Amino acid sequence: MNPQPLIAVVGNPNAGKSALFNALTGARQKVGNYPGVTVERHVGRAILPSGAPAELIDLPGSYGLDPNSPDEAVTRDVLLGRQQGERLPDALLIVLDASNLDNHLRFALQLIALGRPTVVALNMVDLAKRDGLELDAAKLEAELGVPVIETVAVRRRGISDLLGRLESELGHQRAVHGKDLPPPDLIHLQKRAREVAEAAILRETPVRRITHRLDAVLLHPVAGPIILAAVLFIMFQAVFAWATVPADALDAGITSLGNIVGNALAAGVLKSLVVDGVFAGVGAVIVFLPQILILFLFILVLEATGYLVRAAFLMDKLMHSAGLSGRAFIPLLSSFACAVPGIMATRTIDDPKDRLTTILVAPLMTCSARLPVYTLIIAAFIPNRAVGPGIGLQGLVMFLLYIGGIAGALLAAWALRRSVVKGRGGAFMMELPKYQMPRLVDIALGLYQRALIFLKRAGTIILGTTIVLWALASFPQAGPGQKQSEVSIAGYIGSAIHKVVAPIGFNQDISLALLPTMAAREVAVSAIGTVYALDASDEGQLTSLEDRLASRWSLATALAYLVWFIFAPQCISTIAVTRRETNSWKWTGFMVGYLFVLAYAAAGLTYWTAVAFGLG
Ligand SMILES: Nc1nc2c(ncn2[C@@H]2O[C@H](COP(=O)(O)OP(=O)(O)OP(=O)(O)O)[C@@H](O)[C@H]2O)c(=O)[nH]1
Ligand SMILES: [Mg+2]
Repeated sequence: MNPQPLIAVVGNPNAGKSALFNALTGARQKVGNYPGVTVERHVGRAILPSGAPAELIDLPGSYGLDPNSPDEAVTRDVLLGRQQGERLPDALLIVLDASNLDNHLRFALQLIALGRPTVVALNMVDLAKRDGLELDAAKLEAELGVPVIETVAVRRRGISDLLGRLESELGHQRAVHGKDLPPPDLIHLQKRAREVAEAAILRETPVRRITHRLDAVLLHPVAGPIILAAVLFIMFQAVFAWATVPADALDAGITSLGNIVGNALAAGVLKSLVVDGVFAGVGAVIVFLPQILILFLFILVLEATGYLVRAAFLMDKLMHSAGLSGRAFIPLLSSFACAVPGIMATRTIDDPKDRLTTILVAPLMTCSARLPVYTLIIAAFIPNRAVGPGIGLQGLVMFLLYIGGIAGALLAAWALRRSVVKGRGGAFMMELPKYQMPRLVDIALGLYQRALIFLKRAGTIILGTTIVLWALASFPQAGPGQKQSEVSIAGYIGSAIHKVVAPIGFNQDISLALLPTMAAREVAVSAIGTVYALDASDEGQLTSLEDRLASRWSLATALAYLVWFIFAPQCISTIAVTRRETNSWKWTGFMVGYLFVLAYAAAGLTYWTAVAFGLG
């Protein structure tokens, strides 16, 4: 038996644990290694006021008891006495950063609930005071039910008090009951942390006060999720409501430019390429620039204000129950722009299974390439009318499609975590930043970059695919009474694909577009634009793409196609980056396979249901 009591120094990253450890142990510190884990074990000896020695162990910083990394796993295992070669600590010394109480108290509350002899060091009080924050250690002590000592580790302030309280707490078992129990989820943990902090704060700066007042509402267990849903809802309403004028103007501009260029060219193959291929195809995609920019305006503003991290916070329980880790949030969020950077961002997830699960579901987040497809089909088939005060039906459908993607990702993660990538996700591990006003320059720059990315895609991959499709769809040329979209090479390929997708309500046009759409989802729009333009030159009539869609597709087909796009992995870049990041053709094939199966089944269910309701 080791006669020296063991005291674990524990807390969030950067709370000042090591500084405090050094102050408590002086120079007598030695460093060891845990077997198998690349984490250093720091132990040292402190002399308690009675003269008896105690062994101190400096643990890696952690955000909670659910580990997200090997470091955090070591911390948890030591605290629970599960670490091999380490005995259960006799007491905990929790280190809090006084100027970051809300964030640090979440972990502290979990630790106190362990019921071990515990002393809290309220560290960095010098920095807190400098920032105009005054705390009442006695109030904090009353709220937490364990001794709280103010310290300034780097100036050795409070060190002897700390040692005294540690010695008197050693051997005191605390009963854990009632309000000491750890709250059931992150949101309630945060609420309790807020209450404790609120009680201890005597004075704070206006900025901090505003942040705390806002969080009391925005992170409220009931109001928080409702507000988040409302924010997303307004976002999609705006995508439709605000984009109409600029999108119409852009459309008119592209059409007249197309006419000018078309008139300048002699009738023939070149004219068809330019008018039917480039203008009807790529132009059909470019008109969606305003919508994309409005969507990103919202996302950028929400991010800059500090609200997006709160959204992650609110989603934590849901993500956790689906088996996704807290770290999955940022990759999944970037996947709303594009799954490619999203999948690359999963590199921050340490656990390989966590990471794989996140990669496999990332393509389900509604990327901005789907926006043109959704918008076109919604505009053609969903009446532009209000279903309530200020609530447009079109925006509502768009909102539902996004929710469908999120729900699909959560369900898929849930199923994957119980089958092929068994396991559970780690916990949330972000600090909540202060709220701030977004800087106009940053937002403008962000929008500019988004516009550039979109236009570059239109000018390269979409233009290229459209030209290839135009060629395949133009030859051989239709004779009198024949439809170009039926006799061409593309038409034949389309007919072959049609046999497979006819049961789920897809028509010849959709079938023809399915293959080129693998290059990028927006190609669905440019491909249909080109094919209709080619047909229209035969029929000699010019109507808008939306009107043509409305006259050629049934509502059931349109709905099935929308649902198809929630799931279908129609993006070569995503498939390529999945291969690179998983380093496995097997997992890449699995992802493409399960997504296509889901897409087929969901589109089919939608179609058959719609037909049953007489919408066929
Ligand atoms: N002003 C001031 N600075 C402090 C105090 N305590 C620690 N610091 C500084 O805060 C920084 C972080 O301290 P560390 O002791 O490394 O924090 P830690 O908790 O061990 O961090 P991790 O090991 O990364 O989890 C260092 O630059 C310290 O010098 C304090 O009471 N007052
Ligand atoms: Mg440290």
